[in-house]
Amino acid sequence: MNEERLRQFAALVAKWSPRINLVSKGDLPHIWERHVRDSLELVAHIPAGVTRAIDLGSGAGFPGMVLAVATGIEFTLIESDTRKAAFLMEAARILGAPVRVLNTRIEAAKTVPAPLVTARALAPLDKLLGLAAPHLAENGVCLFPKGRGAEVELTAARAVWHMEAERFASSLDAEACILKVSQIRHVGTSKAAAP
Ligand SMILES: C[S@@+](CC[C@H](N)C(=O)[O-])C[C@H]1O[C@@H](n2cnc3c(N)ncnc32)[C@H](O)[C@@H]1O
Repeated sequence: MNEERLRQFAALVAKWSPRINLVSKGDLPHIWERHVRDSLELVAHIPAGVTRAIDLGSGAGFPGMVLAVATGIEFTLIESDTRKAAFLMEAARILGAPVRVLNTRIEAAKTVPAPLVTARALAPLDKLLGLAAPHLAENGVCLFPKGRGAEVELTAARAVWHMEAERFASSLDAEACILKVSQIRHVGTSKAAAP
């Protein structure tokens, strides 16, 4: 992990945030604890050998930019907000991060499906799987940090999607967890597909 570059990234988020609302005002003094460390929790769950990934709805770069800097995995960050996408491009340039930014909606993004897809605070799981499925390679894995509603989201998603799902406790927050989801198939179809 490259802590110096991650600290540099947190400082960039703090600098740009008052102008373009990257994180809430209350989170400004806690970017490292609430956003960088939270993103780093995913590192332990990334399958060995992954070299390419896609982060959906990246916002200020959590978790995608943090994971790219920490692991060297090449990340495509998809973010529809033009000002946030501009921030992500500039941060990647300054940090020399292995990141490309697509300033578009996830539903319209043209990607080569990746073996790893991440997303934090984007949508409930049933909707999230529909957004992720077109960008996930065969036998790929999704990592989604979730809050206390994870079990309810899983139950709702299982009505629409067949999947393999594991749930890992967060070491930072007793109510949070990480969902590791793979083999996503829309109920009623035999292959991976958006509903
Ligand atoms: C609540 S923020 C979360 C940002 C970041 N992942 C985080 O955890 O801090 C959701 C982000 O997803 C972006 N977003 C929402 N729907 C999107 C879509 N359909 N395509 C691309 N970006 C989207 C929004 O612009 C916003 O920046």
